[in-house]
Amino acid sequence: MTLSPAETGARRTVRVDLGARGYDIVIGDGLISEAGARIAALFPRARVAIITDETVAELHLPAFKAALEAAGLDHETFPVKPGEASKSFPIFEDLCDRLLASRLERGDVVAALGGGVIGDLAGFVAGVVRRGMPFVQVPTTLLAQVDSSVGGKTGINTRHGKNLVGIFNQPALVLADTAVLDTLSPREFRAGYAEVAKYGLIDDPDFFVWLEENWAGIFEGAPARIEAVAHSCEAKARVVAADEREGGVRALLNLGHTFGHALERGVGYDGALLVHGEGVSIGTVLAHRFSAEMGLCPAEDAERVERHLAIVGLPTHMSDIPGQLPGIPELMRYIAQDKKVSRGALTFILTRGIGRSFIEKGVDPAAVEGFLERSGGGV
Ligand SMILES: NC(=O)c1ccc[n+]([C@@H]2O[C@H](COP(=O)([O-])OP(=O)(O)OC[C@H]3O[C@@H](n4cnc5c(N)ncnc54)[C@H](O)[C@@H]3O)[C@@H](O)[C@H]2O)c1
Ligand SMILES: O=C(O)C(=O)C[C@@H](O)[C@H](O)[C@H](O)COP(=O)(O)O
Ligand SMILES: [Zn+2]
Repeated sequence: MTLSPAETGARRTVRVDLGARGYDIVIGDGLISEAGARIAALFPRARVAIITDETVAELHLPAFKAALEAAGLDHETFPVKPGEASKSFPIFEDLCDRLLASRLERGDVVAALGGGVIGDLAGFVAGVVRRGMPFVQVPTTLLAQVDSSVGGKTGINTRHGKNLVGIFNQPALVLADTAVLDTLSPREFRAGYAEVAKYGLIDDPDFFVWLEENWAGIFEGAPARIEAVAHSCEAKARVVAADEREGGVRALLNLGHTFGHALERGVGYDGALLVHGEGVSIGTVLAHRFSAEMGLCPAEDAERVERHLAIVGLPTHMSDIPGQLPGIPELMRYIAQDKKVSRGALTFILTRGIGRSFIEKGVDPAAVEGFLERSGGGV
């Protein structure tokens, strides 16, 4: 496979082409030190509301603040607790309240410094406080750098299911400092890798082969890591530019998510049991096995996907989740809340093989239920 050539210098830039709302994703080691200058270039003299979590604040906030100060940007920090539980109504309300209590104005800027939880939450807050403030994404997890910081899906979870309240709200800029991934736990790095593999499995079999050969290098660092982040962002930027609000092809980015989201809701969004990328890993294997069971996809391809995700250390079966899952009727209720449901019918991302995913509308719930039973769910 030919990956796009590195740009001169240590920075890669991917453009999300959405006309007047288009933006750059800048990728590279040490980028946080340039964050102030890059934000000031777009928002001169703005005050920066930094939304972050306490873990990221401890590790990377000093460098981010120093960069803002060097560019003459005033700032205020709004920390939340780390973890999926922060993508909730109470934390959303509290953050809106804290921003309104500060001196921030509509022309100031929100910076989401953290993983996907922070990006989704901060993007939602930025989209509604004072009817909308601009925001920039400064993703600090692999998952956020390759996926959640790009494309403008923002929101929170509810007791009915994942991401069920939110808005499409594109950032003005994404700054992905790949060096900050050095402090990420191996478990969280692996979780992000599930979304990297997803791009290969959707429509890029050469990328999947490259991942099979290079995954260890991505875990080690540059240059494979930067290559994987940039390639993933290029893939996501293409899909988002073609279908910003998921009227069609964007649904492919949901490969593995119908099962995965139901499992995340099933464990009560408890990251000790299952984090998003792990749910995606299990969900992706299930989507391939479900496709194979229906005769759509060669069984060897499903096995190959499972083998690869397992080799990097990701969970691939529902039985890999510690603790007890809810029963299948409850999982089916969460699946029925999936945002791809149309006129009451389930939509799944299924596959004809590696890199040959497609959108299947009107999937029979009884077939899904039977498949989950045979796959050991809800026991
Ligand atoms: N909007 C989208 O398009 C989209 C796409 C994919 C996922 N998501 C959402 O993203 C969320 C998952 O994101 P995530 O996996 O980044 O989880 P996360 O934001 O919870 O981060 C994972 C953990 O890593 C810690 N962390 C973050 N950066 C760190 C660093 N550099 N060093 C050390 N620790 C660090 C965090 O404190 C947290 O404990 C889910 O809510 C999911 O639904 C959204
Ligand atoms: O950007 C998208 O579109 C995606 O589906 C990316 C997913 O990885 C991500 O988890 C997203 O938040 C899921 O979207 P949802 O609409 O199913 O909540
Ligand atoms: Zn995802």
